[in-house]
Amino acid sequence: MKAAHKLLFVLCPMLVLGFIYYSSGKLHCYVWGQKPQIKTHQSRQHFSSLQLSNFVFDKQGFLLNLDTKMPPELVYKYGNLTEGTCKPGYAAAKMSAIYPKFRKPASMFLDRNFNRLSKVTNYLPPFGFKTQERIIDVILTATKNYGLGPDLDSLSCKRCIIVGNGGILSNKSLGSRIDEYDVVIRLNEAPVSGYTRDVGTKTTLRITYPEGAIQKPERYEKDSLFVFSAFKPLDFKWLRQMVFKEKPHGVEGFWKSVAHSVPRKPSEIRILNPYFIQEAAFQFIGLPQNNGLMGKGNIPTLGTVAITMALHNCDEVAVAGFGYDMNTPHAPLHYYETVKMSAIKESWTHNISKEKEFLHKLVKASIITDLTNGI
Ligand SMILES: CC(=O)N[C@H]1[C@H]([C@H](O)[C@H](O)CO)O[C@](OP(=O)(O)OC[C@H]2O[C@@H](n3ccc(N)nc3=O)[C@H](O)[C@@H]2O)(C(=O)O)C[C@@H]1O
Ligand SMILES: CC(=O)N[C@@H]1[C@@H](O)[C@H](O[C@@H]2O[C@H](CO)[C@H](O)[C@H](O)[C@H]2O)[C@@H](CO)O[C@H]1O
Repeated sequence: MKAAHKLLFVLCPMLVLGFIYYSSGKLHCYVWGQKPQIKTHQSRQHFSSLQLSNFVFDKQGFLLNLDTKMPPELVYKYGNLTEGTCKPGYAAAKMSAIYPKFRKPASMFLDRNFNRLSKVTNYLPPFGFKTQERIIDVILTATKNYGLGPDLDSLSCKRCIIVGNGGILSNKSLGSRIDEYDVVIRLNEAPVSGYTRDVGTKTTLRITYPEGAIQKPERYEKDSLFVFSAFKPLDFKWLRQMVFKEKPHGVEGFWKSVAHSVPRKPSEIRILNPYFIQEAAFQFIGLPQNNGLMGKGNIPTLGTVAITMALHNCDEVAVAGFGYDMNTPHAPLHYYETVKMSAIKESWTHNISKEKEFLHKLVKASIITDLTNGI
């Protein structure tokens, strides 16, 4: 009996100590939904493999393990919604879960209070609007409208799709699925007419810049917004001429021929918030800052800029027609012409592989749905 007592006397404290040791180890594990400690790749040797896979972030600030289960609060919020119901705040909530620095508020377009947008006031185009304040004010005074329009602005849950111009869209008959989205975003001169079976019929907005804009007036879709994305000061001059229906002059400074008129009323024209170019380039993709100036390989493609905008302004985000596949250099680059994929190699402004890494994170973490699986 005495021996049994002694044994218990020794065993009990050992069990208690063991329990404390075990719990303290557990407490260090990152549990979904708790604010994670930000550790970068470099400090990985300090962590066990379990911890590593759960709360280490890459250089850009994205969670390394994108397969981790949904945080419990998201499961609670969205888990019981029936398939097909629009999930309010879904894309931004998932984005914050893998990228804790993400802050949702960032308006789609510039409005008359644009000078208050602190993140863009100190950057020159394309990352901000410094030096262009006066001309922007003149343009916005004429356009008078700064949102999507009353119907879309009042929707409690918006589903957006960005239709990229990639050849991968051909022969997939996705047109009717694309048309189901509340907001259909198209880019540059990508045509609708003649391709509706694959790309749909609806265009809510078309984002472009002078060299990318549709040149034939008859090819502009009715009821769509012309959304202007500026890359250089000259672009704003061109936009002012388009808004005020003036004959364009000074067009020699463009790198390609540009449209001479945009058959849209001023009220159908918007200026894209340049914050999305800045955030995509410097924060999401990690392109070189180059002192805040446009330079070699530091411009995101327009499609990625549009996706960035949608993460801030849409509840659910889908894409189609995205993918630069360098393994098929002879495949068509676009769904509407015969230029080959290899042509993108000549681009000095974009870094296609780094950009793809970013887009892939969004797909892997189911923040965006890729209808054509090209990312
Ligand atoms: C020669 C050149 O500069 N080409 C650029 C063209 C060109 O300026 C316009 O077509 C107007 O002529 O524009 C770009 O892009 P582009 O107009 O080709 O395509 C729009 C967006 O779709 C996505 N895309 C396109 C093709 C493809 N195979 N995979 C894709 O993922 C991209 O996200 C792309 O942004 C641009 O503005 O971004 C990017 C291209 O680099
Ligand atoms: C300073 C200047 O005009 N640079 C031009 C680039 O903007 C332009 O890149 C193009 O710039 C566009 C904006 O204007 C888009 O970002 C497009 O994706 C990108 O390819 C290239 C095209 O080959 O030509 C240079 O002279």
